[in-house]
Amino acid sequence: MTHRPLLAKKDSSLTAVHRRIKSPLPEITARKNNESTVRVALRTRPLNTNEAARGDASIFRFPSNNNRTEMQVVSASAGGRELVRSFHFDVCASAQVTQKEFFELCGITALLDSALEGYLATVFAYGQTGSGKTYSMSGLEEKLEKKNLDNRQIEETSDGLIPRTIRYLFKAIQTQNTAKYTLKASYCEIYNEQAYDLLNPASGSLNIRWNDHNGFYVQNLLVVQCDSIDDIMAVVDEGHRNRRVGSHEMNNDSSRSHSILTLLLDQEVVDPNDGHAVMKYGKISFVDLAGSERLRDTKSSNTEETSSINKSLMTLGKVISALGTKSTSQSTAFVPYRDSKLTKLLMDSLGGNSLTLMVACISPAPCFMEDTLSTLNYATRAKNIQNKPTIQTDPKESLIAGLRQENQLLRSENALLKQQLQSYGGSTSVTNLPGTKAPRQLAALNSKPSNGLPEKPDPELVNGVVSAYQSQLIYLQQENAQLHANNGYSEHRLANLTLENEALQLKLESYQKNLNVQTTIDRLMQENKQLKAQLQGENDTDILEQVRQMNQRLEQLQQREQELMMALARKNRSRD
Ligand SMILES: Nc1ncnc2c1ncn2[C@@H]1O[C@H](COP(=O)(O)OP(=O)(O)OP(=O)(O)O)[C@@H](O)[C@H]1O
Repeated sequence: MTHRPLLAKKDSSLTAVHRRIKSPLPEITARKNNESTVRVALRTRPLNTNEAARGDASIFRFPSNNNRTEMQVVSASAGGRELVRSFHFDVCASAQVTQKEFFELCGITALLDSALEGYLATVFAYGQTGSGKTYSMSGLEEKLEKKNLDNRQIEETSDGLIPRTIRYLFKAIQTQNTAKYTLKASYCEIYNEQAYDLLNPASGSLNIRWNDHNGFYVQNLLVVQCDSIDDIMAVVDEGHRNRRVGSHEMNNDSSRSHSILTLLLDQEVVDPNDGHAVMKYGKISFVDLAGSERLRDTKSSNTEETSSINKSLMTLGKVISALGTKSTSQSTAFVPYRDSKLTKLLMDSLGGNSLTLMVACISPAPCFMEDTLSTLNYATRAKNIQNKPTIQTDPKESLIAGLRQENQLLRSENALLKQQLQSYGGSTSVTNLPGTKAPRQLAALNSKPSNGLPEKPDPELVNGVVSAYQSQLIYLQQENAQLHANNGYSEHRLANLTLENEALQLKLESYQKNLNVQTTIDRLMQENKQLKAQLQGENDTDILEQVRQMNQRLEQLQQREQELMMALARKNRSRD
């Protein structure tokens, strides 16, 4: 018989709690590996009527791979031979891909799900003028042109990523019941290196400011709360109408500014265990860039406008190049975010803490080969850019959530230690913790959703809650230390008892061995006795038999003697 010491059965769930306490607070601040590269979805438009009329043929080929991740640019060399360059992106959508299919293919729904969880997300459309950026992002021009069709039909065919996103978000918000969302929107544009509010054009040019919590932001931007799909669609239509557009040789409705539509998803999640509310601030931005253009091609009369568009796009190109090189070579290249307002506002989206999707738009006509290759090269660099997405919470709230989580873990660990102590038969009472109050449930910090930037809760209330949690934490840590000490003493006693137990066990085993020998002797003696008795029994039978045989023999002899005597008598009588 072998004996397994009790100490080997130590509670594994306790070790798990320990491990969790020592790790940072992953749920609250960041994703598992905390890194995500910019996702690139390439999209090409069909040849337009002018291009088709002059007999242009598309320069793109899409090898029929099921994943739609490769595309080729084909050009004819001087010798009449084809030159083919292949490009690979997360998605390569040909001109046949519909608006609905593009929404499903490009990966935007994963970004939206993350924004609903409290992450920052950005979708930006990049490409030369007339390549299909606004069509992909909103599709609103098409919608306006198709007023004679019924609404459902227009939505199906024309709606770009923005209206589909709005429907997706509302559906997701309505079908869940774990969080309370407030959706708000702002819409601004950067025109000639100045920021303007598209929902409040009268406010004039706005400043771009920076603070620790929000990074770069447009000051005094109007933020509108939207309670329904219609509300938010109205906001988008209004902003879209106020955008600066112009007509030039290459696009009748050319965007002359970079526009940024931001949807803010304030989320209040209540912890079912303790009823505490935590705020998360998800955000998704749609950036529709003005197209790069050459004055010679567009024949635009506004040279200041064109050169300002090109200047900011050039800075964006430099930022993408620097970040793309940085992540492949691990160098510390300087990233010129501050060189333009556009790149300041895109700082989070490129190399920052946002999840980002780049929609790279290209035109199929051979005359745009140079611009197309330039877009494809920037898109190739952009897909190397590494971002570090993080869930957006108020720093004080994160601190409180962290303290709460640690309190919770200490409580569970203490409960487990007490349970273990009870099973050892030790004392679970912890007394005389100096200078701290026993833990009690704290009221939730009431920070109501705000307009735009997270509203600051009353600092005194926040400080009060933080210090209450901190004193709870100190109490629980002291209780934990004492329970660990009690537990250590119990374990020590248990170890001694185990040794004693083992010694007794050995004694018992040797005693049992002796006992076994005695039993064998007893059994043998018993057998011996039985055998003797048996032997005795067998002898008696023998003698009896012999006696019986002898008696028989005796009887026979007596009978013979009698016969002889009678024969003798008869003989005597006859002689007489
Ligand atoms: N995938 C597509 N399918 C059908 N038509 C398209 C597609 N992409 C773009 N178009 C059409 O091409 C034209 C130019 O598109 P759009 O205005 O979106 O270009 P843009 O890149 O936004 O240009 P700009 O930079 O000058 O604003 C529009 O008439 C649009 O309807």
